[in-house]
Amino acid sequence: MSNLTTARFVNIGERTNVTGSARFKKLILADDYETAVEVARDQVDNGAQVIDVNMDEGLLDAEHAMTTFLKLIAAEPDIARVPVMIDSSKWEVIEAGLKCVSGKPIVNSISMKEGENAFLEHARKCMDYGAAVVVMAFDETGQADTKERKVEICSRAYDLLAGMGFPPEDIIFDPNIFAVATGIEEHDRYGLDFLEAVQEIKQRCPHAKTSGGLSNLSFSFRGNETVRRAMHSVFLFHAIPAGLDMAIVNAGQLDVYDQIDPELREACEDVILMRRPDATERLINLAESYRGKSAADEKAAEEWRGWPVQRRLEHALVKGIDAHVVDDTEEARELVKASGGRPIEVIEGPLMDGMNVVGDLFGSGKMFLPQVVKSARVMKKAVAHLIPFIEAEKDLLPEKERKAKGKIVMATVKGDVHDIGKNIVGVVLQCNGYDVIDLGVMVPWSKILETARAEKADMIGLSGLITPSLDEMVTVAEEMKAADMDLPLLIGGATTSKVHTALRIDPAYDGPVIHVLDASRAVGVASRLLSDTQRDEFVETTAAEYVKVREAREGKTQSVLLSLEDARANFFDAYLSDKAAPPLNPGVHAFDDWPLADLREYIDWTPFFRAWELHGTYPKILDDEVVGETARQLKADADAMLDRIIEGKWLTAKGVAGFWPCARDGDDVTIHDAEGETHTVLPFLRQQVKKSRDRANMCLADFIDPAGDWIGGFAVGIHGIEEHSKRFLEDKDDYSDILLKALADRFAEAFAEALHRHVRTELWGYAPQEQLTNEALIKEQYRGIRPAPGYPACPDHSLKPILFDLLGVEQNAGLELTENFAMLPTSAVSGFYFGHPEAQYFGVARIGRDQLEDYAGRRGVDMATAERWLRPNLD
Ligand SMILES: C[S@@+](CC[C@H](N)C(=O)[O-])C[C@H]1O[C@@H](n2cnc3c(N)ncnc32)[C@H](O)[C@@H]1O
Repeated sequence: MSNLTTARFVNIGERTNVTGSARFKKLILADDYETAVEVARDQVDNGAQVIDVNMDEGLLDAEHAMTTFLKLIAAEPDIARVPVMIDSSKWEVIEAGLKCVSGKPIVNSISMKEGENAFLEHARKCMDYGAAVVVMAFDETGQADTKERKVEICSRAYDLLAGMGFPPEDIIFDPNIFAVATGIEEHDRYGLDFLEAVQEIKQRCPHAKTSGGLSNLSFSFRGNETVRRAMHSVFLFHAIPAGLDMAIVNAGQLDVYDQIDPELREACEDVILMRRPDATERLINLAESYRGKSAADEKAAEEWRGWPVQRRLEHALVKGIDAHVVDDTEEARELVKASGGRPIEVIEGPLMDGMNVVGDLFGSGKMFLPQVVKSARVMKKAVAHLIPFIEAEKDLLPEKERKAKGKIVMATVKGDVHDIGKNIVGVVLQCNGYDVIDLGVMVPWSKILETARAEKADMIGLSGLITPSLDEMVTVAEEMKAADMDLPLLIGGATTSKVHTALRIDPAYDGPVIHVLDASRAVGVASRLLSDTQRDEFVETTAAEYVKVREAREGKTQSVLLSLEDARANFFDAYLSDKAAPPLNPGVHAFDDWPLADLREYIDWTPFFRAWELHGTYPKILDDEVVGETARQLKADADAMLDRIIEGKWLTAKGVAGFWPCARDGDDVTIHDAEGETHTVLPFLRQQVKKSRDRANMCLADFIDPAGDWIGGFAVGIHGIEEHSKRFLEDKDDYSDILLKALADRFAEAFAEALHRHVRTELWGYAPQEQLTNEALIKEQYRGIRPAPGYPACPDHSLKPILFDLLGVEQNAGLELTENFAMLPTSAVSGFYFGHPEAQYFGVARIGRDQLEDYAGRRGVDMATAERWLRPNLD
């Protein structure tokens, strides 16, 4: 275990505590006492000399749970050999527990919180049961936090107990270990105060013992096991010589003091002993580099290498470890060969078995996308190793190929370039035994249909992120119908929805059309579509659901629209004298290589986790009970890749921002040259839905002064991904490929954030004093907005070419537009800058025919084109 524990130091197991262990709590709530007893056994096996049992949970009958559990462990000789600490804040629970312990129990805890009388009464009962007591340093005024209070309360309690004849050797003082390195200055002394208090209490109270709950100490580093272990070990290293007799600690999770990374050890020591003013900051910085690494994992990692090869393969697949997979696959192949088998049997046997375990765990919500994608990487590497052997033996094989469950052709539709979601779905399907033919991005309908036919595919899957892709999907459906196809058509991607699928795509095609909400549903949908027994019912129910959606839509009373004229009369009357002063640096500014290390600081991580279908807000998600572990691992992988991207300069961030003099003219913003001549018109759309009370029908132009004002624009993009993506794919490493793409997207958004800040504080300069944390930036707590074409306030993607011309984006930032106005490279963001303090985001929502006609006129396009551009706002 550890060189920390001396012969007389006692460590108290903490895992049988529902308040401290999520796993134990789950077991007890599920009435699984059998497994819960195993938790106690593990603790004892790991060296716990006392076990602390706590059942204080609102959903539990704590008395019942305590007595049930204590009776069970009393019947297990190898657990019952260590004393039990009955831990509860409720005296009834303690008393119930005392009644069913046979050896010498320890009561955790009593205190003077409710005054001396209650304290003495409880102490007397403990004495009657022959129990030792933990006395918390807590009195009528509260918990002791300074050294003086700790010593004062413990001395007073000692004298009271001595006065009633309580054996002093049965008194254990807990002078409260509090969290250090919290960033709050008053907490800096907590470690040192505890150590000094222990020393003094031991002198003042002969024969009494001292104890403490260690896990509190490192509370600020939740989720960072390595740092927590190091802090605990360092703390004990100093506390035991100071006189600490015992501590509640996870006995299996202490490090040997001498073996802790010296840099980390010193940083922990600096914090605990308060050796330098910047100790907390230094430990926090250092801690980042240990996130997600756990010494226990490393130890477990060595163990599994000794297992038989089938089990090793399964373990590698489930854990997503690719380090040894080629060697192990080769070993399995040789084993199979020695018994006269063929290489394909390695796939059909151990590899598929392992993937089935992965599939089951994923299906039952015990594994999450990032892990599944890692498993797929392992599988692909194993299969790649076997392919040459399988091919070499081909003529020996009967006409039997790999038994795929089905074949699916997937594509991001024409005009769209986004593929993270599609790639994730592809990987998930592959690792569930489907053949996936991925046609990539910007794929025209003709190629999709041709491939499906030539490959005898079982279904087609379409993906898209921007709104024009919805129309492209309708086109694919229409063409499939024209070609008399009847393959199922799967629809997915961020802008797609069940409603759109039901209203627009389903009626365009006679075969089954299924909207797949997210990657985790893809396997279920595919397997039902290919199942002899489930297919018909599934197709019928889905079709019936879509009919219902259509009927509901028909019957729905639509929101009332104002005429365009009335909507305009109800414009947002901004307080125009508050408009931003002219920019300090008008004109166009290009940035051809914004430092990535700077952008890293601006990353908003929440959408990154969402891309991997882990839902929750960062950083809270790292401690989430269900997905926390996966999220931490994913974040550690992302951080490691960010280091490589930045050090290796894999990517280049290019961007451009500009500011132009302008004026509002109705719903247009006109941009002028130096002579005041209009050279560009930005046509915006106005809300027409009738508003309640005095709310305005907004249009972005409302934030601009008709008498003269300024507007800005920007475009940023992340270049250079292709080379690295190609390398990952050649290496069968979809996980790293998807990770890289997701990080490039993060860099693009971070760049938009960093540039906007630079604009507010310097280039435009209307908020030179602004000082906001990244959290505040993410919450958009600054003045001004940067609405993006394609988003609700300016839903028409076709504004992008106008913006791109103004900024000279192709030249200045190297970005291009597809025919449907998607930006290339994919990780890119563009938008307008409005500086007015009242400028805000809103959604244009549904507009009327009158506005459509007006807009077509303002844009100089025919109605069909305007309809295509504004389709999402017309339904
Ligand atoms: C999509 S999020 C991106 C920022 C987020 N922190 C991230 O890293 O992903 C917010 C951006 O979307 C755009 N946006 C959001 N709501 C909008 C609206 N109603 N109209 C126009 N643009 C909007 C703006 O460009 C805004 O800065």
